[in-house]
Amino acid sequence: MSVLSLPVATLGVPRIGPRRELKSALERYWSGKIDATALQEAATGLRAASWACQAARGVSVIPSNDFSLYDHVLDTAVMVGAVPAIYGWSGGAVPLDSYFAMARGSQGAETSCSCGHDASGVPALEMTKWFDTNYHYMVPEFQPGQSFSLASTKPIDEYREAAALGFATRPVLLGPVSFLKLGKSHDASFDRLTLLAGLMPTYIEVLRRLAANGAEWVQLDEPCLVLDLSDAERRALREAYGMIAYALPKLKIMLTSYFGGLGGNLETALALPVAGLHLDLVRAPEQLGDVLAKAPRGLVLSLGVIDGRNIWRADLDAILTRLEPVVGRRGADHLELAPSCSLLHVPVDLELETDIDPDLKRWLAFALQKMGELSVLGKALAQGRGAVRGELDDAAAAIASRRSSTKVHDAAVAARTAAVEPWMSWRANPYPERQTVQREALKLPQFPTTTIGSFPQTAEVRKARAAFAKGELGEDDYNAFLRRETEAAVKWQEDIGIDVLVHGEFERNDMVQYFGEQLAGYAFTKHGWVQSYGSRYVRPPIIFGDVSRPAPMTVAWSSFAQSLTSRPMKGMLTGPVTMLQWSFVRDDLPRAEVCRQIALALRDEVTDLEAAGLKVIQIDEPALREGLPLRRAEWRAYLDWAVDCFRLAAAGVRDGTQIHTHMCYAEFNDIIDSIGALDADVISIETSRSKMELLEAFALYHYPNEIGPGVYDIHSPRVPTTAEMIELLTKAARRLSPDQIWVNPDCGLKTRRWEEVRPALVNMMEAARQMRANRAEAAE
Ligand SMILES: CN1c2c(nc(N)[nH]c2=O)NC[C@@H]1CNc1ccc(C(=O)N[C@@H](CCC(=O)N[C@@H](CCC(=O)N[C@@H](CCC(=O)O)C(=O)O)C(=O)O)C(=O)O)cc1
Ligand SMILES: N[C@@H](CCS)C(=O)O
Ligand SMILES: [Zn+2]
Repeated sequence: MSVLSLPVATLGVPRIGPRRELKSALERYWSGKIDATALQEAATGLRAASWACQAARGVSVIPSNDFSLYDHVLDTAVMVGAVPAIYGWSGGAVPLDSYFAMARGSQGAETSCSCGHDASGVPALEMTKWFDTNYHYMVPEFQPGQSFSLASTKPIDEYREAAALGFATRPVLLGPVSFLKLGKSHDASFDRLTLLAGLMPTYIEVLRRLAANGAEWVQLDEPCLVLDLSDAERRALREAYGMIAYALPKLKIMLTSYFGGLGGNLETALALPVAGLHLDLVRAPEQLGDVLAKAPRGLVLSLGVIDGRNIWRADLDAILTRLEPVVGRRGADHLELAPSCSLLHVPVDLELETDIDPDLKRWLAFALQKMGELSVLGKALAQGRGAVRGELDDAAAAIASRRSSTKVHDAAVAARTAAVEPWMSWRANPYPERQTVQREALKLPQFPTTTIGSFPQTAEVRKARAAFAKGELGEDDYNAFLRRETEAAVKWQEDIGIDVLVHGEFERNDMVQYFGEQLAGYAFTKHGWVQSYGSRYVRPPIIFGDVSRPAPMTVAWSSFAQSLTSRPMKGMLTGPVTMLQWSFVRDDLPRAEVCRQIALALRDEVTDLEAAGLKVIQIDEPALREGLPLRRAEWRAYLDWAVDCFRLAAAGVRDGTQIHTHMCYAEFNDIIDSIGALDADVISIETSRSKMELLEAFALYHYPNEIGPGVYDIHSPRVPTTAEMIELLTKAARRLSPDQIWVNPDCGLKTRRWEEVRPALVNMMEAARQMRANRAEAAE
């Protein structure tokens, strides 16, 4: 019997809804405007719409349990009852508010203890980056002897919910080995894999119930398969999947790897007793040959050929040319088509973009369009290209037009990057000489104080910007509003005595999008939201062509802010690596080359800020670490070009201009030499949650320049006390020279409210004053 299409899977789709419906439902629930039933109804509606939409777009292997109210790793922790004691769960189903307390913390009384959480409130679980994406997951906590039990039937409930609507889905679970590996334990020496044997019965119970309800296949995500795994980790994979196969011999497991190739883990993956294996053939196309040669005959291969991490329309003809021989060799009944990874990381629907340049729009594919591409490929591989001739011709014409478009290529940019010379990445003099000049120019006290850039993006600020975007507020009125906000922020900083001021970033929608909107070669969307964490989303700009800076981007706001004060004002820029990492990047040029173009555009901005009188300029690079390749062997090459691009952006200034950089969400131990090589005069980092542990790397490295270790955890609504901040600064002063230390929060304050920021920064100023007084006393 001839088939009409190869099976087409999505592996997972965006949860947020085409119009951010999940965000509004969550925020309304958190603010008490709707109850839990209404929140769950909104979620049910989103799931139903998503299943129907996938079916309509030709997806035949539809996932369930890919939806999450907040985060799928948190869902997994709750599913197996990995709920730390502070959340007060004592068995049974984990209540919704405990789930949200794990996600966001819960607000307690005003009084607080020195251990970092409110008297009756609880802190959130730690949050960290999901592999090399801009998605953040909640870090599960594990401890020796921990036991697990079924504490949420979400996967089964959602499977049944879909079935009731007529969709026979393939449920998705985060695999047990990746789950343990992604977690943390307070005792760093504890081997979390020792918990595997205790964890597996709960996983097996979930799988058993899914099977009992009719699931034929289950997708188990083991993204750890693309990392450098130890022998013990490979053994854990064998044990886990051996136990599943033994307990449920009839249940078919689709084991998914994504974000890279299996590399040295290929043999392990192929030896596991699973019915299917998903391969990321976008990041690692070269692995296909090896897999085809070694895979057992009956193994279903899921071919991840459509890019789940980027928004470019695929070259369908080229993919077919690669896949047709594979179908011939392996047979259509043992193949599936899929995106390289879940579609969680791309926006929902390109059709909502009505204002985007029509040429560019033709080159793009968001989640829904990618489903369409997979469906065309599925038909072409089953019935021949002729069955989808029109769609293939259209795709080919779009690819050809992108390749030859004058919008993409700018000879002046190419010439400028080609002319970059090594000396351009070097400041005129080494740091000790610059430090002398800067100290003379800035005359800052010991333990100088500053903040990271943004002040609260209040509802009023967002409303004004939305009204301006809709044309309901004129440009003059919008600018007058922003000037008033900036003036108030500058005046308040002066009042509380901050040494190096910021303008507050009120004019910015997002630290990347704001610059993307002003750079040539970049495009931006209206509805292209992607989940960053929980209910916080970003609209990554699209780098489609050679990048250049048609006009200064921040000089007007920074000079205006500087004109309001005699204290130094920090110019505030997003660095080249972060601009690259948090954008959708063109795939027709090496990333290093695109980054160099951005660095040159920023270099002009830096020197313009200097010429406009800004003596301190911060170039944020929070995504520098996130950009690290997942395999260690590739780190060096990345770090070399990433560091060089930062230096290229920064090094055009005179010795007396102080360059700051800022990084949050980062461990530094294994990249400290590269952090040092950035040669920023001052670096501010996130250290408050780790109680200054992250400073250890700087101390061991004898980091020579100045450092602002964060003393205020900006992810929490809690106001830190002066005493706590002094404790942190005292710890820092033991590890570093007190002359090196700046006093600042962990990160920008855009997500906080003024009611929290004001007292917190007043306390921070008092902490700095006391540190100075203690030093003066000690010197006497
Ligand atoms: C530092 N972080 C960032 C990351 N990535 C970025 N690209 N940017 C970052 O800052 N990655 C790591 C972390 C992740 N952290 C965050 C923190 C906060 C957010 C966040 O707050 N996102 C906002 C959206 C921000 C934005 O683009 N705002 C726009 C549009 C605002 C909006 O929705 N307007 C409404 C109307 C509002 C009204 O009428 O009141 C509308 O358009 O409908 C703006 O301010 O103009 C979020 O809401 O999720 C993200 C990542
Ligand atoms: N300057 C930015 C950095 C965030 S990582 C801010 O303050 O929001
Ligand atoms: Zn930050």
